Amino acid sequence: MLAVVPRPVTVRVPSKVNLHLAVGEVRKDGFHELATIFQSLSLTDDVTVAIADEPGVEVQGEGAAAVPTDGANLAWRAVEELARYAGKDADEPKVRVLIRKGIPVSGGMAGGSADAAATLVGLANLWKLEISRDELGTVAAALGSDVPFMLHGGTALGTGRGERIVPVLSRHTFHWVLAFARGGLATPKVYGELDRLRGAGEPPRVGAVEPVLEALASGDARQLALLLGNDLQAAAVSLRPGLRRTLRAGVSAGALAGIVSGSGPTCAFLCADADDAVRVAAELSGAGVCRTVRVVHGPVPGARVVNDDEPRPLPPQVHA
Ligand SMILES: C[C@](O)(CO)[C@H](O)COP(=O)(O)OP(=O)(O)OC[C@H]1O[C@@H](n2ccc(N)nc2=O)[C@H](O)[C@@H]1O
Ligand SMILES: Nc1ncnc2c1ncn2[C@@H]1O[C@H](COP(=O)(O)OP(=O)(O)OP(=O)(O)O)[C@@H](O)[C@H]1O
Repeated sequence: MLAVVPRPVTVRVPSKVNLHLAVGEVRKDGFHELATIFQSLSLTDDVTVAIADEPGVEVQGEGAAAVPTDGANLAWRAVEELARYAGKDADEPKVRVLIRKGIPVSGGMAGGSADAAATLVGLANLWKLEISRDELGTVAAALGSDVPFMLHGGTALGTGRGERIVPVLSRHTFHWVLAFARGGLATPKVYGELDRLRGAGEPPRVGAVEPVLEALASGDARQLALLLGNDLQAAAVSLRPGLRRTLRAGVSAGALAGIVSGSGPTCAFLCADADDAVRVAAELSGAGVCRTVRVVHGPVPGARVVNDDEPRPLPPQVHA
């Protein structure tokens, strides 16, 4: 009897911005205790998983040259982790992963975590695993703090080291402009810089999370803009002082507010509506303060299977 080889599965996965990122103390395991509100954005990666005789990872698109294709790729670690969980051969899973990147590498938008989450969803489908979203979430948390949210998508509160996720009521689509930087920032280095700054003085800390939740529930972009906050911003700016100019330029261009996304160096600008976002992007792209500008919106769904012929919505791109 001929074995039927399952068709490749493609998963689309969003990026994220932290609307609120409160960084607490360092724990014994080296991670910081967090209270954060994630929002998924329409800037996506596509990940295709297929059964193959030659296992491995291939990466195309935005920043592909900087992404490892060996066992260090977070998507490959997801293959190994899920194979182990499902009792498959974790030393030699016969799987090929193709990553088409739209999310900037080391940009503070959880690109690697997104690919890991997408791989888990793709493989669960390819291998026809009887596995719940909660179980996938447990495997995701073992891969990285941001991975569970990338499965989830939408708008959510993350606690613990960021891996414990509960959905947040958000009534509105928010419009953002993203400013990609030249080069990335390594997440551990940014947390380390925050520890250093806190050892030497008192860098700003974000306020309470409740008003942010209220602004999200009411869908008021202007109110939300006043409340955006990221404890890692001072550290990212300390490592990349040029980000100060980028943040100022976005607001001068008409954004309601600007923030460093996660550990940076991407800056995210909240705009009043979709038309404003296009106007801000055009002006920001001429200001010479970043590499590329994109217009996106959020929240959007987390990692989900798509038809291979479903066109990939590439956010408008403006080269600075
Ligand atoms: C900056 C954020 O993107 C905000 O959502 C995340 O906190 C980073 O999440 P991530 O990239 O999935 O991070 P992980 O792969 O879990 O950890 C990478 C490194 O970041 C630092 N890290 C991360 C999360 C956390 N709560 N505390 C930390 O100190 C640690 O040095 C850790 O070794
Ligand atoms: N699939 C992947 N895509 C991108 N980077 C990857 C991937 N796998 C491993 N990496 C490596 O992980 C590092 C961080 O990549 P990533 O793009 O996830 O950063 P980030 O978006 O700043 O992360 P976060 O926002 O979660 O802190 C880079 O050094 C990159 O080489």
